[in-house]
Amino acid sequence: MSLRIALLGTGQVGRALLARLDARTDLALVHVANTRWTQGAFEDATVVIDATASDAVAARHADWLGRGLHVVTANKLGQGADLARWQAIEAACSASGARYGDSATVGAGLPLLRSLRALRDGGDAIHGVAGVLSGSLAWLLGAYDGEQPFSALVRRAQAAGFMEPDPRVDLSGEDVRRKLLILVRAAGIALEANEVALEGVTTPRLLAATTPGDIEHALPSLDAGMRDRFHAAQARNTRLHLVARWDASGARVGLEALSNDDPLAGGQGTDNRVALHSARYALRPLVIQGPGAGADITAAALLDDVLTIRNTTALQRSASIRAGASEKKLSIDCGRLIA
Ligand SMILES: NC(=O)C1=CN([C@@H]2O[C@H](COP(=O)(O)OP(=O)(O)OC[C@H]3O[C@@H](n4cnc5c(N)ncnc54)[C@H](OP(=O)(O)O)[C@@H]3O)[C@@H](O)[C@H]2O)C=CC1
Ligand SMILES: N[C@@H](CC=O)C(=O)O
Repeated sequence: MSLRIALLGTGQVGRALLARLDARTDLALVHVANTRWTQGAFEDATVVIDATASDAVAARHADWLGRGLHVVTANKLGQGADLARWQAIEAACSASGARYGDSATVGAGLPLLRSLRALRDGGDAIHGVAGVLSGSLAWLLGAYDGEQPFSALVRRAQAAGFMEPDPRVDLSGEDVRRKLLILVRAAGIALEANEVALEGVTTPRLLAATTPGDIEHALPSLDAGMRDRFHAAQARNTRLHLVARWDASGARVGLEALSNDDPLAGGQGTDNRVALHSARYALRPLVIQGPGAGADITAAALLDDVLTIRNTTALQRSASIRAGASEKKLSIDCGRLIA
């Protein structure tokens, strides 16, 4: 049976997903909405795709899952906000059997959450996560040379589709805090959002801005401070990186001056680079690196999750039909095994 999709959000990611869905005849799009218009009937959907950055939409994830709707999301505010919301999502999936596709929320689909969960499923214990988790900040700090205004680069990153609808979510490190929370919680740790110390790239003027126009005008207030920090790092033969860390000593997100041979400094462009420390990878961490922002790779990750849900639910259906048909034989086999 083909999944019936409701897509919320037709911005950079939503549009890239629509282009991919256009090419597929095996998936039915039954509802599309943004803040300005709605098409089709949400009630007809069997899977909701959240391509918004809306807290109000993320607050509905657990409810939809509880009603048996699958949810696939690029929006990090489901699992990367309050602990209670993450717990409600977990509980709703267990109760209803509905699936939550979150590959796009960290690393824009890089196999990060998947690898971490595979380690846990195999009995490994995750001890630490460290990495560059912001595609936009990786790009900005990699391209910045201390000469051109940092704010001009921010505008280029916005135009390229790397940044959040409100660029302060990236610049402040909040986007990375959400990703770190998603990773650490997937590792089985009930980390509260306020347990992550945060130090990003902001100014009081930028933080005080209330409209998109004010934010745009306040961006140059970043320039002098960033120039000073860049040159201070350069004088020590290092470069600035926005780094997230969680380990036994706590969780933090902040600008760090790393030398070029630092294991976390190896990426290019929008690359995310994440080291997973575990019982199995105690001596040297498992490192995963690759592009971590961009509308098209994010849309690809959303589609991957939809197809995984379709394939696994189809498999479960056919397994339960087979189990029903051969119930007697299975119980005899089990009896033999136990004996
Ligand atoms: N860009 C990237 O590289 C990545 C983005 N993401 C995540 O993807 C999500 C979308 O990002 P992006 O496409 O760049 O953002 P955009 O701002 O381009 O698009 C957001 C869309 O959401 C819509 N929207 C907002 N609130 C609602 C609502 N309540 N109901 C329905 N639609 C709503 C907006 O409507 P309207 O058009 O009317 O304003 C808009 O179409 C974000 O959560 C982001 O964190 C994740 C990984 C990578
Ligand atoms: N704004 C985000 C996009 C992906 O999540 C980033 O810069 O990494």
